[in-house]
Amino acid sequence: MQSLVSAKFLVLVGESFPMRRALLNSRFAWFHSSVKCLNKHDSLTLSSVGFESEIEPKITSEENKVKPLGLSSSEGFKVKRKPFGISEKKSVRIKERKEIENAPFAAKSFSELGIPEVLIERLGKEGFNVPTDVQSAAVPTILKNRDVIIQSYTGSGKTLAYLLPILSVIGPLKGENNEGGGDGGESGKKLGVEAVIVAPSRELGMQIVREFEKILGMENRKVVQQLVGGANRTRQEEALKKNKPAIVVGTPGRIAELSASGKLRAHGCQYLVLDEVDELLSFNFREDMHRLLEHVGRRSGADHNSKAKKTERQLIMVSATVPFSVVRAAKSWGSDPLLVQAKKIVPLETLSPEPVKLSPSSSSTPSVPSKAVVESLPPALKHYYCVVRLQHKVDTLRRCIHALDAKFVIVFMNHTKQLKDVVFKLEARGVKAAELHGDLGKLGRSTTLKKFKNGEVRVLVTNELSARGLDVAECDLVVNLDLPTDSIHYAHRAGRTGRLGRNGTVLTICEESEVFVVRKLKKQLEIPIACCNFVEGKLTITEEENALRSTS
Ligand SMILES: Nc1ncnc2c1ncn2[C@@H]1O[C@H](COP(=O)(O)OP(=O)(O)OP(=O)(O)O)[C@@H](O)[C@H]1O
Repeated sequence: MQSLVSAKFLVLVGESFPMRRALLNSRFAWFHSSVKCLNKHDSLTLSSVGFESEIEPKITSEENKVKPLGLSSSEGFKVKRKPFGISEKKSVRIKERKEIENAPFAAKSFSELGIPEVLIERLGKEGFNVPTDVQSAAVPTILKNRDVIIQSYTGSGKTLAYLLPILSVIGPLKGENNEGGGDGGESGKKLGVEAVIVAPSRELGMQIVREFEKILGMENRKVVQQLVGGANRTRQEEALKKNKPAIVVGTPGRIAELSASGKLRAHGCQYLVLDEVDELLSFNFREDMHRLLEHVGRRSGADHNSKAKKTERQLIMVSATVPFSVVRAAKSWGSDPLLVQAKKIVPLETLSPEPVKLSPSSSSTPSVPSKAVVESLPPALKHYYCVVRLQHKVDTLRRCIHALDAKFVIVFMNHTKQLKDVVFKLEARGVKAAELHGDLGKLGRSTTLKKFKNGEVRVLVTNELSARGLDVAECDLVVNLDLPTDSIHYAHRAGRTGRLGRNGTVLTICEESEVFVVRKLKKQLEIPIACCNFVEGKLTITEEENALRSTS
């Protein structure tokens, strides 16, 4: 049974929202009258996701202090929140409740999501006709100007989940009622970029650009510009000046650099997207991310409480793995953010940190809370491990590729030197292989990736660089030739296969002394990882004891 959503439920804007957002809301009102929503008999409602009580945003004086990127509480800096009166609180509570009830989970077509017709046509041309579950939940929520964390398993289409609402509002395909945007000022003249997308690696940055270009069409490709590290900075600066892109996609270091030098004007930016947010909030990116979060979409010197500050950005955080540190960071940097999952939308206020388990090997090292990663694995994946001696690892890899007749294989290792050796050995055995790692130049990396994607290279031997975001739809086998450091890394590596509902196999080839790590991964990820070996060209399930006996 389906029922039409009443349009009145969907007006959300309070005075505390920036004026531009208010305009956008009314501009999308047309969509809401046609949105269909499933009732509690066949879909998720507020109560079915365990959300019975009224939602009350708890803004404590403690939360007004910004914590440092959700990592520790010792070195934050402060951002003022918008004033929040009692009557506003009440109305937001009611609106928020209705809004969560009305998310069109599992939409059957993109037209249910409220994006402009021209975008739907482009999607159709690319063969995208039905939104994925996470897109159904995220697109309308972002269009309602909500700050969000999007969490869903690898390969479930999270990129389009934020790209579509952004292109609905800015750029040449936006809805006809969306005028200007960005740093428009009174004159409506654009002064800077309107959306900044940050990704932790060049490869992922370039992949996101390609996804934008796919939808925008080549004629509009100057609307989006990549600002990744390793590429020529002067050329990027010139392109920014000449093309005045509405959207930039890049790595934290390069975006922070260009923003600090004044070449990238991002204060008036409307959207800040952090893709692979848990990685971006890690120690490696800390300084650059501080700068970005402080400056992008925050007009300098503006009174944060004044209505004149129209350019309050919308914050969108994305990852398959969302540990509580990300939730904490979103609460600090966002405005009443929601956690958007494939079939569930909840306010962050309702989430609490999981109890931290202690690892058996050390009384002081906390192990990763499992729930953060359990939901990140595509359901159709098959997981195996194989116990061999170190000197037999490459041969086992080769036998596995032949046994499964795998066509697009990604092999993960931890050290560049050993990685090169493996490529050499595979090539010597007649398997077309190539290496991909940080020591290669930008050109070398993109050439290798191209060759892998077009099938010239069958086995891509790589390191953690490719574990996140890399989207090669046909990848049918992921092999851990070296163990991942923890379950989060296992999940991201594994997620390179089985994308968007396809089948995929993950094989971990380990030595006897490493078997305990596999057991731990099984437990933390709550998945079966079957012990196997390769006999007469076939993958055969075996008892762990037998496997251990044969290697000792
Ligand atoms: N609605 C759709 N219909 C068909 N294909 C889609 C749809 N949405 C996304 N895709 C395709 O699915 C693939 C995976 O999408 P995407 O890379 O966004 O996944 P992801 O969830 O971000 O994965 P990861 O967590 O590994 O980064 C891409 O090739 C994308 O073009």
